[in-house]
Amino acid sequence: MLLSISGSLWKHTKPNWITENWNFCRNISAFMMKEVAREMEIKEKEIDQYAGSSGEDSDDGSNLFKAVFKKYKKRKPPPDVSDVIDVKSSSLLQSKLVFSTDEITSETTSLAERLGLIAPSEWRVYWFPDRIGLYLLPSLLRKEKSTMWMKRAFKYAEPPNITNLTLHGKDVLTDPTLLTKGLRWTTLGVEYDWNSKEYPPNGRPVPEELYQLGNLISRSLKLGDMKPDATILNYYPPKSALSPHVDKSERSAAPLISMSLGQTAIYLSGTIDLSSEPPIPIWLRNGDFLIMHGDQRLVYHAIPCIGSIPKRRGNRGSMMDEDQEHFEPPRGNDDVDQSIIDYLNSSRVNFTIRQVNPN
Ligand SMILES: O=C(O)CCC(=O)C(=O)O
Ligand SMILES: [Fe+2]
Repeated sequence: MLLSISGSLWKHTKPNWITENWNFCRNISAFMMKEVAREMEIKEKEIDQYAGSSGEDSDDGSNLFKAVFKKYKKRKPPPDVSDVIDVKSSSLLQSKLVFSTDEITSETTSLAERLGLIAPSEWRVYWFPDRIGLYLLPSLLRKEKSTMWMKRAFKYAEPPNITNLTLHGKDVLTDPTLLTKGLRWTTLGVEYDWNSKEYPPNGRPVPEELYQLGNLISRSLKLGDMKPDATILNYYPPKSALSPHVDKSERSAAPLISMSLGQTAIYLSGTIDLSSEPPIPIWLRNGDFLIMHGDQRLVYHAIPCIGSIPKRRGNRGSMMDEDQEHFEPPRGNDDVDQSIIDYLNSSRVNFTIRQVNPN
């Protein structure tokens, strides 16, 4: 009571200079807060190019995808990950060998070898209930070949290729520290435009090894003679994520072939909208290949977290220390920079090989 009387007295009697200065300070602080918010928005976009792009900001409780995304993104306390599907140990999934013995040609064997893949006779494909067109081929890449592909992942980020740094006039050749600090994506071939969310009519050819990799996997799974003409590399430093999105800008019906390198991630596989059902969480590990084909090309998906999830007392489902992927320099004369090993031991890279234009 006393406070409100003195408050209203003050309102009517305070001198003009206080009001003017007060307004000035308020305007300055509003301006500064706007600037900080804008900076944060730029940073957020840099952390995650899909942030805020797919309605995941709506907070009316209907966004089931967002709730699951938030659950796994959280670190304190760490999430219970006992529901995350591990294809190799799940009893829910069906699987089969990709090739029967008589289907394996010497050409396939030598191509697989050159690309660093395990012997075709060991390729196993898993599929998911209610996800027709989603395939996972675990540990297809030989672990000792991870450094070879990681080297390429950094090489592809060099000019003239476009990365998230290009827009800021920066590149990884002039400043190699950006490889581990600011690099978030590289586009190759027909280069995706994140602003218009479109691909231009054409581009330079993709590197031969990516073409061969995409084509080999697609043919092996009998998904067609894919002619890859684009690749997006996503680089995930520790604590990074990729928000829910769909990849629907490609103009062909070819599958999307994704290869994971480095630290383990949780992959959320959703449906064509964000609200009808929660997404399925799946572990994606170093050397795993995930293929999206047919209707699965058009579903929401996301990476809420990478790396090991700290142990939580009483949470048997949590990733334990031994689940963290560990990499060593390859033996022999393969010259590998320590920064490559360090990156694999702390971060993740994902390649999605795509075909934008129809054959
Ligand atoms: O990192 C991943 O596994 C997914 C990447 C992805 O969804 C994309 O590049 O569109
Ligand atoms: Fe995607």
